[in-house]
Amino acid sequence: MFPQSACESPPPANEEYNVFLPRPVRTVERRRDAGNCEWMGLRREVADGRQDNCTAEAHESLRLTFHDAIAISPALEAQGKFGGGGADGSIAIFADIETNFHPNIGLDEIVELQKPFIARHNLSVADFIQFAGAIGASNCAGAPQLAAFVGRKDATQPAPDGLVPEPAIRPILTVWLLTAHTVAAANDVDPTRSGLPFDSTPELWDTQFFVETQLRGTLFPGSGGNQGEVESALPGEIRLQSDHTIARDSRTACEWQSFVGNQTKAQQMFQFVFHDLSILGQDINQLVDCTEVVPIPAPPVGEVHFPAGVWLYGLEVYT
Ligand code: HEM
Ligand SMILES: [Ca+2]
Repeated sequence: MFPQSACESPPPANEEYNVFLPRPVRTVERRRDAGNCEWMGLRREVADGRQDNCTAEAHESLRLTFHDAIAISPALEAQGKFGGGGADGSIAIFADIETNFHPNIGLDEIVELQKPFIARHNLSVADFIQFAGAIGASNCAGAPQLAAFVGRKDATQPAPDGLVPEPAIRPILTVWLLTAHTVAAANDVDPTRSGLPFDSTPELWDTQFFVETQLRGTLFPGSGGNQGEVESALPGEIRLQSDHTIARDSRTACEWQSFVGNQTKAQQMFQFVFHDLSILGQDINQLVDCTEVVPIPAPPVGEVHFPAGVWLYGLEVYT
């Protein structure tokens, strides 16, 4: 049903693909210490009454994990400069500085919302941010169970500007990470509209995002002409220039298409990259794995589909 013809031949056997594909969920030896997971109370506080409730706050908490963790640059360190501490909570600890970086626009709100939770609990800020993202995702039907480590060291200085998103990320990895945009909306890209989703099911961790970003863009849902935005295929849906380009770039298009209808892949690959992302800059041997306290969400509702009445390659597709 979904066109994959350009991708039928196996990917080139270069390092890029060999390193990452196919890759099951990582099974590292994990330190387990039930005593250290007593902050299950926190899980109940954050999650209770909000199960299956994939809200804007859940989305924003997930986005925050990325913007804290990705700000780490081995290249800067190699030049003898501070390159950021990765998943070290700096985005909240130094919120006055980091939420003013352009890619972090709008994150000041979720940082504010999380503050009282952080104050009430005995977790580092860095741990809380990643934990809240894992719990946020677990409120979305179809999401994978994301890693929850405890014991991160908090930042003592802010990350430098210019690291989000990290340009050195491998192209394939970027596709896996962008699965998160299946439960996402933009509040600040179009100044005239907020809450514009990236796919028609922002409350479900499904593969609709990978279908809809491939359709020909024909409209702006709001004002249009905004930096970082291109035309989307559906009314009320916004498309990021970056998602549009990565869906089409020859280095990533096949990987993008391979997610369509592959719910297992959409869960496993994100679970894998989130694990690594969430401990960037930290020593995994110093952390305790409390993933077991993260709820496993229900499967997504419905099947992947072409939106009704969409024109594809000159044919109108009905669902
Ligand atoms: C190429 C890298 C990426 C770019 C350029 C990008 C860009 C954006 C932009 C512009 C927004 C809209 C923000 C707003 O206006 O409110 C957004 C939202 C979001 N992003 Fe990304 N993103 C990237 C990678 C990621 C990754 C790796 C994650 C994984 C955690 C992620 C998770 C989210 C989520 C969950 C939202 C929705 C937030 C909400 O609904 O308020 N993004 N992203
Ligand atoms: Ca979705």
